[in-house]
This record gives sequence, structure tokens and C-alpha cells, in this order.
Amino acid sequence: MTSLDAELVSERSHHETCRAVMAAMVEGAAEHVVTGEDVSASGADAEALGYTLRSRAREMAELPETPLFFGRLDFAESGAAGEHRGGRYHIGRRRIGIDPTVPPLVVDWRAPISRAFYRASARDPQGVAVRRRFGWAPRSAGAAEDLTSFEDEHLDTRPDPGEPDPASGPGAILAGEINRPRVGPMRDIVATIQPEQDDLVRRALTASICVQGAPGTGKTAVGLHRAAFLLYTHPRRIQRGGLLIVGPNRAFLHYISEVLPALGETGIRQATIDDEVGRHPIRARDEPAAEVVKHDARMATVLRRALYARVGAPTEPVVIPDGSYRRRIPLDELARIVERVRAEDTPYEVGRERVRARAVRVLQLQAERNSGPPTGEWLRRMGRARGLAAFVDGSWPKAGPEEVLAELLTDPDALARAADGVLTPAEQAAIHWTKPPRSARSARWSAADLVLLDEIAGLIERPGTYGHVVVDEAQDLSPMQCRALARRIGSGSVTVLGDLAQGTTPWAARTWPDLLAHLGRPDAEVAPLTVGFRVPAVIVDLANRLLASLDVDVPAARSLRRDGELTIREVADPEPATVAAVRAALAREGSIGVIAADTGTEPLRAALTAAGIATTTADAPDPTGVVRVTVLPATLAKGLEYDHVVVVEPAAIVAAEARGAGRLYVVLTRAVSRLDIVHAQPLPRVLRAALE
Ligand SMILES: Nc1ncnc2c1ncn2[C@@H]1O[C@H](COP(=O)(O)OP(=O)(O)OP(=O)(O)O)[C@@H](O)[C@H]1O
Repeated sequence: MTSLDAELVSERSHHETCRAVMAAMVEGAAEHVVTGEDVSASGADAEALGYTLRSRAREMAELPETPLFFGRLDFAESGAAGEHRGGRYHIGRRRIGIDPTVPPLVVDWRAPISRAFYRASARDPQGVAVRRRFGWAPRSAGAAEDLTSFEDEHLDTRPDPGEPDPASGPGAILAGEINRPRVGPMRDIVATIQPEQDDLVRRALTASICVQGAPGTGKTAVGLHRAAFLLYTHPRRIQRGGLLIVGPNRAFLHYISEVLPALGETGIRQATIDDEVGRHPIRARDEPAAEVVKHDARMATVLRRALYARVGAPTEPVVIPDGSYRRRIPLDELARIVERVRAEDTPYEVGRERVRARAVRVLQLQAERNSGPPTGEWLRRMGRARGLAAFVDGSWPKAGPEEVLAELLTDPDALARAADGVLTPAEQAAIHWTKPPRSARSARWSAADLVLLDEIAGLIERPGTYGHVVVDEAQDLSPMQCRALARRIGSGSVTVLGDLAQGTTPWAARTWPDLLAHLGRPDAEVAPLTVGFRVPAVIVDLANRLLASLDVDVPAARSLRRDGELTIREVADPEPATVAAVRAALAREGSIGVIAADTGTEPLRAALTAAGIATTTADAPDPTGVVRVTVLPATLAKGLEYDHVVVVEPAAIVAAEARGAGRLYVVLTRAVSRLDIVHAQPLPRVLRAALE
């Protein structure tokens, strides 16, 4: 046996030990559920404790069969920080060890000591002598993986002259990881996080950051790993408010849904912005002109005015009989109360209660002058007195978001007053409901209306906030959607992920500071990621040339992958050509995405089915992974990736929407290895320009 073989045997044996300890930990967690229920003082305690322990047991038992470690750090005998000197640590997704007083068999990748695994380099070894990365091969479908290889980087010895710096290339294990076929949902990248990604993942909880990343540079991966890092580092602070991950659509959320559980984090809310503001189901569609106005930041002013138009000067003094007295508050004093509270800029509902409390206070002072301090019961009685309630309801009436918005959209005069000097008459006409509902209750709300309702609800009462919010594909959010998120971020922090070049909504941001200001974090740092892990160089080059037509200022990307293929085929009929392209792709490994303009997918699906090729859709992916072909509309492709992408009729994709060139940029950058462009119509101008 060579010494390398012996090392491999010893590492495998360490892994077996880890498995055994892990099994004991799972069992221990399950046992705790039972004893936890026995030892608790009361029924409520038992329930709370039982719940916590059960969740932990479930979490541990649900850990997928991934390798228990993926790396090892050997610290140098000298030069390393004191306690780690000469130490050896295996690094994995979760800490493995039963006794907290002895060093664990595996340290969590998020622990401070693991940082060196991601950051150390030959130039700055950070006390590390050897960094080892393990290679694993699947044993068989569904079974645990096999430890088959390892790769050592000796960071304590300077590389021989002429030899490449061992820390500079991607290394075989990273290369294997980025080249692997993509089947099924997104996987974690914990074994191969790159230094510039790690820097973003481990930023402090208080730091709000914005990652501007070209396609496939790992923005989504960074956001998800950052979420896991923050949950590990600040469990109490984050769990109190919770963590929210916002994605563009259900297909995308499904695609990323397994990453956090694989990292041991469950129970995190992953939602679209529509889900998050969804007080009602979406039952109406706006005309494009109306939608654009409703998503504009100026609507915030209009809505505020519409809500506060309800607040007005009192018309009658307050008069309340009180035993032998008649308590009275004159009109001018009531008007002053209302005015002052308005100027205090509190949520509407707080303002209303404040107005009531201030009026009661006036009555209290009067009573004190007559007969000394009144009782609590007296104060409550005054607060409920008819005269006082009439004043509060008249000057600061109760208001609900639905009723405020329905009135605004139905009554042109109310809209004109609220929008005076803010929206043009044409803009007001665009959002006016020509067929008003019978009542606010029966109104059919559009997606944009829900955002407006959320804004009004936020003016009435501050919503609860999350400990941290991760927003993916953020470039597409409208100012009003950003404001909805800003309310939920409150004093917490946010990780914004996006690519201005991939903006496709009519209101997509052209610069980050604008969007960050609407998110309430104008000073968040914008950090670029430019090294691509998905898209091969030949496709990245094409995408970079397309950038010139997109009217955004973003750095070009460079790819770590040299192996891609790009073919452009002009054909007489795209349907048989697509079938042929898919058939050829099926002869190779991996997933296949057929992407066309939204109206073009059904005929392609039918043609593939008729040719005996099974297909699925992006929002209902085949859980078994047997069906390898997904036919998807261009508008659902964002954030997804396929080994082989067939783009059909790019001209139709560009023509379908105002920011069609941005959509084409998204679609072309979904390919992991091969991109086929099939067209019968002439190629769109932006693509022709990029190909010249
Ligand atoms: N450090 C890494 N090691 C291995 N794979 C990586 C790494 N970083 C990213 N990847 C892989 O690259 C692909 C693209 O990552 P991701 O989807 O996070 O990029 P993105 O910037 O969000 O892309 P898009 O702009 O298209 O949404 C994924 O398959 C991801 O697993």
C-alpha cells in the first residue's frame, strides 16, 4: 500500500467514526425529546421543550446523506495562531462531536476556525500548513457517497520556481464540481466557496451588502450560504425576527429549496414578493400603463395623502357629563391636539390612540383641579365616553387599507386631490378603475394593488420585521416593492443579490444606489462578482458583447470554464430543428432546457411529445430526475440553469417585451455546457451586433 492509499484508508476510517458519532447524536436528540418531556415543570414547558427538541431531532435525522466532511486543515507547528498551532481539523456541513469539552471530530464550516479553509493562500497561509480537499463519488443512486480522493495544497512551502502556485488554479476538485452535470435542484457549494465569495458570506450581521454579479458568478449561492452563516453565528438574534429569502418566482424558490436544509438550516421563509405582501389572492391584471404608475415611488406620497385626508379638524367641542360636572374641551384645543399628533409622524393607528389619550389627559387635568387625581376606572370611562369617541372617530377615523385604496382608485376627485402635483392627469386616468367594485371587500386586486395595500397597511401600523432579509434577483423590484421590503427589514440588515444587466421588468433598476435607497439602505456596499462558475467562456464572451446594448453599467464577466459549445442554426422550421437538437443533447449527460418566448413553448412541447420525448415544466420539475428535458418560457428562466440549453427564436423573445434584450441576456446565460440557438426568423439586432 502506498502512503497515499494509507492516508485514504485512514480518512475513510475517520469518516466511519464520524458516521457512528453522528448516528449517536441523532439518537441522543431523539432521546432528549422523551426525557425533555419528562423533566419539564409544567405542561406548557413540556410543550415548548418538546417542540425544540423534536425540531432538533428531526433536523438531525433529516440531514441528507452527504459526506460528513469535505476538507481538512493542518495548522503549522509555528506561525499559526496559538491554540491552533499543530492542530488538525476536518471541516464539514455540521459540527460532529458529542462532548462539548473535547474538540469535535468535524468542525462546522461556519465556525471562525474554518475561515482559513476558504481564505488561506500560498501568499497568506494564515498559519495553515496543508489544506486538504476530499473528492467523493456517489456509490449508487440514493446511497451515501464514497471517499475516493483528496487534494493537498502545501501552503507552508513556497511553490517550486516554474510550478504553478497551488492556490491559484481552480484545482481538480473545484473543476469537477463546476463541471458536474446539473440535474435536479441547486446544491450547496460549501466545499468550494471561493475567497471573494467567502468574504461576502461572512460579513457581519449588521452589514447590509449588495452583490452585483454577472450570470453564474454564484450570487444566489452566496446569499444562501450567508443566510446559513448568519443563522449559525447569531441564532438568537436572527431567530427572534426570522430570516426571509425573497426570490423571483415559485420555480426559482423550488430550485433553491434544498440548499439551506442541506446546510442544516430548516424553517426559513422563502417567498416571492407577491407572497410576502399577499393580503388577498391576485384576481386582476393591470394594463401596462397602470402597472407602471402603481409601481412608481411617487405612489407612496399619493397613498399617504389619501390616508391622511381622513384626518381633519374637529367640528364640535367635546362635552362629557361627569357626575355633577360637565367636562368640556373647546374646539381650538382639540384642533391643536390633532395638529400636533399629525406632526409627530407616527403610524396612523398610533396617532389615533395618541389623539384619544391626549384628549383624556386634558379631561384629567380639569378633574384634578376640581377633586384631585382621578382613578384608573375614571380614566377608562372618559376614554370610552361617547363625546370623546365621536371626536376621535370624526377627526381621526379608523381606516383600513382596502377601503382607502378602493376609494382612491374609484373616486377621480379623491385621486385628483391625493395626486395633485404628483401624478399627471394621464397617470391618474391610467390607474382609475372604470368598473368600480360594489365595495372594497369585493374588489379584485392586482399584484401591484397588493403592494399598494401593503404600503397603506404599513402607514397604519408598522409591520413586524425580520432579523435579516436576503433578496435575490433584486434588480427587478419596483420602488414600491422595495419599500415593502424596507418595512420588513426595519433596523435589521439585508443582502441584496442581482445583476442590473438581467433587469427585465419595466421598472428594473439601472443603478444600485437608486434601488438601495428605496430599500432603506442607501449606503449599502455594492460588491461585484465577476468570475463565472456556470457559463462557459464562449457563451460568456457572447453575453459580454450583448452587454453593450443593455444600457447598464456593470463589469463584464470572465468564466472559469473553457469547455463550452455554442451553435447557431438558421432553419426553415424551428420545431423539427428543436426536436433534433434535443435528441442530440439527450445522447449526452445532464439536463436540457428548451427556452422560447412565452407564447412559443406549447407548440414546442407538443412537437417534442409527438416525437416521443418526455418533457416537464420549470414549476413542476420531475422529482425523480428521469425526465431530463424542461420546456420553459423565457420569463421563467431567471436564476435557473441547464447543462444544455436550446434557445428557440431569439427574435420572438426580444420582441415580446420592452426589456426584451435583457430577457435574451438572461436566457443565453442559463447554459452550463452547451448552447444551441435555433431560428427561422432573422436574429434580433442586439444578437447580430454581439456576433459581429
Ligand atoms: N464556489 C463555487 N464552487 C462551485 N460551484 C459554484 C461556486 N459558485 C457558484 N457555483 C455554481 O455556479 C452556478 C451558478 O451559481 P448561482 O446560481 O449562485 O449564480 P448566480 O450569480 O445567482 O447566477 P444568475 O445570475 O444566473 O442567477 C451554480 O451551479 C453554483 O452551484
